[in-house]
Amino acid sequence: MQLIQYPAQQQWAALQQRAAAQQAQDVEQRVQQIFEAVRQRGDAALLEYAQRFDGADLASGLRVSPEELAAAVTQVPSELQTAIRQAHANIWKFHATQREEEKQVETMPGVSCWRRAVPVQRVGLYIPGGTAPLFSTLLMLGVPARLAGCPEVVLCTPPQPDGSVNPVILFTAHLLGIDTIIKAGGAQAIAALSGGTESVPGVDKIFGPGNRYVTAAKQLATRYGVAIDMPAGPSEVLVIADESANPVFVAADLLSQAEHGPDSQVILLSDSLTVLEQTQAEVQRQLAALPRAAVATQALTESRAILLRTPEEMLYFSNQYAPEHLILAVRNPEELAEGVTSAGSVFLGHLTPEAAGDYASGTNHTLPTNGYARNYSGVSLDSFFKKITFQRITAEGLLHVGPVVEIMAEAEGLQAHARAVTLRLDAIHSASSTPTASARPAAHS
Ligand SMILES: NC(=O)c1ccc[n+]([C@@H]2O[C@H](COP(=O)([O-])OP(=O)(O)OC[C@H]3O[C@@H](n4cnc5c(N)ncnc54)[C@H](O)[C@@H]3O)[C@@H](O)[C@H]2O)c1
Ligand SMILES: N[C@H](CO)Cc1c[nH]c[nH+]1
Ligand SMILES: [Zn+2]
Repeated sequence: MQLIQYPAQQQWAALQQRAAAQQAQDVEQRVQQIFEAVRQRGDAALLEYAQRFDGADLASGLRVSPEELAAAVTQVPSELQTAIRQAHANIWKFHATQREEEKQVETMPGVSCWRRAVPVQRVGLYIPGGTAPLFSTLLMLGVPARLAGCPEVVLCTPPQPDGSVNPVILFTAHLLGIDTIIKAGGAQAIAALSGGTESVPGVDKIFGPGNRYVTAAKQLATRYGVAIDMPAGPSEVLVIADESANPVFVAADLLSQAEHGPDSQVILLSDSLTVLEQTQAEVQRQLAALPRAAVATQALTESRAILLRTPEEMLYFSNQYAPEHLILAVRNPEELAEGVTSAGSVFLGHLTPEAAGDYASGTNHTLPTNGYARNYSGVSLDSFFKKITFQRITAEGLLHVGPVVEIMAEAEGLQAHARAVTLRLDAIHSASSTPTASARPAAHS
């Protein structure tokens, strides 16, 4: 982790670069090839990629069978089952508050408009499994999908080398009532979800984080008419620490994201050189004891500890970087939080580890990375809905809004639009001036 002291503003853009950006073109080409293969050869291509990238022989098929699901559920220790149920409850509680009531408004007398949230009908959930089986991600996607009432939910996750799916992922799927589970990972899983294959149903929207192949594939999927939640790639955290921060806690938070993958990135900003130096030393000390030390060490090569002058300067840097996670390890975090304009999720104070949000506090951990927090939100209940607008206009309403439409349509040179109103207004006027008006219901609402 490089230490940089008081960098000039012209240097900031370079310091805010993500490591993953450098290999983007190579990844895109590879993903394009995988997409073409899956779209042309369906299951056969998925089986080949499972062999090549996951070392798995899926001769018994791409789908998890009911027997496999039932057997896996019994393999999860009861302590872990209890923890998953508690996390499920907290995530459910937080996401349930995001439900919106349908509101109807009369914009003019007789002109009623309303909006209804309708669940996306077929959703695909990608659960990473390359180096760690992220069953917590299944909670983050499955809970809002269930709360929204999406009728069809398809889960894709990479197979283990023995051709099975991690039992904890299967237990979590069972808890959520998801039974369409496909043994496919990486770009090939996203390609399959975007067009369907013999074994994989195509979906309308794909959710979930993943490595750079998965993220690039999701972006490619949008060209095939499939929506995505957002680009949620390699994990990141930015910590703003003042002299009140505990270097031991800060180091642990940095490592908790560095251990996700070699292309994860962690940034530490402080106005205290002592905090930076002590945290760096602590990172090295804690790193030595981590089973994923090699992964974290690689992530740390593209990570930075930066000395800046003031809290305002640190906040400005952070908003420009737009981190996936932002930790405010400062004396008055609420005050600083007011100024946050770009971040996926924010963690306030010395006792709020980012890991709490990763697993169990209730917020969603599927968040925009790579600077996309500037323009995307993380996954929420809303992500699983489409908002459809409705309206109904009465005769009174058309008398009010009709002339507005006519004049605007004419000004745009769109006579047919104007006529759609004028013909009805004529009917209303002639109905109201004819004694037999009741014989012509079409003229009324
Ligand atoms: N942003 C978020 O919200 C969020 C949440 C959780 C995890 N993550 C990130 O998800 C990622 C998980 O990555 P992972 O690798 O462990 O699992 P993954 O499931 O995303 O990827 C594994 C798959 O990648 C494919 N792959 C691997 N090497 C390849 C190659 N050379 N060419 C083509 N395809 C290849 C394989 O098909 C494999 O099945 C991490 O980067 C982590 O930081 C992000
Ligand atoms: N930190 C990840 C999101 O970037 C989510 C996660 C899952 N498990 C542990 N962490
Ligand atoms: Zn994490």
